[in-house]
Amino acid sequence: MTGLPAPGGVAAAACELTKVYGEAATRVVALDAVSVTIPAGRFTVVMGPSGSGKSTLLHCMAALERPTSGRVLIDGTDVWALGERERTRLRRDRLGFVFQAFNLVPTLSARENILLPALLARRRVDPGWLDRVVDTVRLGDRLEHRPSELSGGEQQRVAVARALVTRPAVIFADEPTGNLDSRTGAGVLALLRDVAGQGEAAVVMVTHDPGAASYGDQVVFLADGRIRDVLPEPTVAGVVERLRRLELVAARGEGGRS
Ligand SMILES: Nc1ncnc2c1ncn2[C@@H]1O[C@H](COP(=O)(O)OP(=O)(O)OP(=O)(O)O)[C@@H](O)[C@H]1O
Repeated sequence: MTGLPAPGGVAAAACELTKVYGEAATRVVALDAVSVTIPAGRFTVVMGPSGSGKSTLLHCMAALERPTSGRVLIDGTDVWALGERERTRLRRDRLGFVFQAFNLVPTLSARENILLPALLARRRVDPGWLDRVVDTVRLGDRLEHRPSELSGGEQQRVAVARALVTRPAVIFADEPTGNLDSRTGAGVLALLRDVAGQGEAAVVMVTHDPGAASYGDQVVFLADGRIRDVLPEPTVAGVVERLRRLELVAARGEGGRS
């Protein structure tokens, strides 16, 4: 199993996770027996060349996409062995998501969108925490606007706030700062790091940006659907150097993927 030691416990784990798309000539092994632990209270970053399987790993671990084989454990529960209804409940109660498609409800205000998961889970939201989240993503004066009245970056900030507000056990984020200006992006990354650092939640984030990756406690590097490296306490320079090596491996076709 790859990853940091988990003195605070393991929030999530992938065990021999394999995902195959297509058949025969179109067959792609997006994940090839990936095993990784996501420690509670830590910020884990997933990086790798385009097509290396980052989003597929995130979607399988977040109980959104069924793997071809292997297991995903969230808080020790085998999520793909659950029935659909229990899996939906687990997603709602234990997981937070920030994806590129924000999936905001168009008829609700920003505030209502942020509070919707808590409402669905019948969870009380601590007003102090809500204020802090809204403040960090700088949405204070936009809370009564509907998504169509917000810019792309503002919609993304609503999606980030929505993922954090219920204090989920694991937050999955796919390029959460992709559309943000650098100041807001840094605020969001610092908030994710704080959420993990308080030992409350594990954060798993996919990014292409070495600067964003440097906020993490560990970076897991994928190439050709396999984990190639894990870098604890990443620096920008350390991440850039490893990515360069991985791009070379991918370009030479040494992944052995069929
Ligand atoms: N629904 C799908 N059907 C067929 N192939 C897919 C599907 N989704 C992903 N793939 C393939 O699986 C591989 C891994 O894709 P994935 O999106 O996980 O990579 P990624 O590392 O997130 O890439 P990027 O950085 O470009 O977003 C790629 O070869 C991709 O073309």
